[in-house]
Amino acid sequence: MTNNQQTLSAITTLIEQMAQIGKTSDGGVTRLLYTSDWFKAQQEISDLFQTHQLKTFFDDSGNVYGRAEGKAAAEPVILTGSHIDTVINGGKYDGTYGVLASLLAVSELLEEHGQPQKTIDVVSFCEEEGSRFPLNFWGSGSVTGIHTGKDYSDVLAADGTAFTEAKAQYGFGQGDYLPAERTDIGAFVELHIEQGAILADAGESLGIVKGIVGQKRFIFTVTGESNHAGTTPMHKRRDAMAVATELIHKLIETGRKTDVSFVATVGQMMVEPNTPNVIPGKVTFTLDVRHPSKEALVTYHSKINGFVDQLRTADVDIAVNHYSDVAPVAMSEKLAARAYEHAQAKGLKSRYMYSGAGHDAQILGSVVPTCLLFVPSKNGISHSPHEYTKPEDLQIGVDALKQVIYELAYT
Ligand SMILES: NC(=O)NC(NC(N)=O)C(=O)[O-]
Ligand SMILES: [Zn+2]
Ligand SMILES: [Zn+2]
Repeated sequence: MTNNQQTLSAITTLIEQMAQIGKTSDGGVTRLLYTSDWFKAQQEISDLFQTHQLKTFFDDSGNVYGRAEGKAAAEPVILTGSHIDTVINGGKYDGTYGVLASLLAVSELLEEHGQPQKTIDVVSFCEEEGSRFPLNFWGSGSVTGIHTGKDYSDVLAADGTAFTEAKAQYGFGQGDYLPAERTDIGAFVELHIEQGAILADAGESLGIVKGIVGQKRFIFTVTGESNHAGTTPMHKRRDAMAVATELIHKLIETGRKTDVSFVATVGQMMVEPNTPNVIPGKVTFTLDVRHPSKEALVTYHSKINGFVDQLRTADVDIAVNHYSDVAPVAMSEKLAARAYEHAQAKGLKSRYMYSGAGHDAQILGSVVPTCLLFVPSKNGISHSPHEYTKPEDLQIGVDALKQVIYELAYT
């Protein structure tokens, strides 16, 4: 029987081990899809799967699996895991904790109960964040078939790197591995840090997620003409920055006025030529908007179109690329109830809650019964080197995850 102390030390050791790959100077982690640190991390996970007696394999998108074969091999597979990629200078828990926790949970189940009834696959999704290419949820989206048959040859990173070339550099997308799309999955369970302060503020250890907000992402390209900052009078300028800032103000203010649940973020901006004494000829920026209701997002989107029509002139053009649209998704009530019963039985401080962050569980949750569990994030900080979760809470998460996987795969 594995005791809590052993699990606690195993999870903290593994998190520190993985945090060495892509470590940044201030203690954060950067692992962007199809880069050498990303590949090292997936190989390390594959090795860990193997040392924990799981059969490991990659798929053609770069997702990596560790399999515990069930007695009833024809039954749908129970999938558990999270993602290995990070944002730029992110923390060591976001995604990675879920992958490692799933590995430990399954390994302990095998030790304590032997071979499961149903096959369990632990997955380390190759990408979730959308930090390098405008393709968030690439890993789980590939598995559910969202991306099947689509042409991504013109998808570029902000630095101009072609998606298909980056992918091929590590041997993916060539048909050498199993196709990523799967139709044999029966349920998905993910454990993640909360990335907000609800649990931490309440002094609670476990969040059981009822649903995840919908999310839309856009890239706006505002194009005018570069010219001399000293000699071009204001009325003769084709200033992309002047239009971009007015548009950004409208986008953020409209989000703020919608209701308290609406969030709108302009997180990335590129200015050309990006120099003090030249009028910007081109400004490119991203917009990320989220809300629990699909209707609120659709209404907001129609307002965006209105603003663009208002601000576009013969001198300054605005192009909009709506590259990601993920609907709000409800988690399985039945699986959530199982997790809640576990928390009650263990006397854990827990609650039902909603997620404002996107998760692989959102993608899987639209096709199979899915359970998403949270442990607290210190001060609600995430996507930062300061991300932190107490070892005791990490262990509580693994234990709850183990219980849900047991219910699904052993009973
Ligand atoms: N859990 C996350 O940090 N997810 C992030 N990434 C996606 N793809 O939603 C996000 O922005 O919320
Ligand atoms: Zn994240
Ligand atoms: Zn994450």
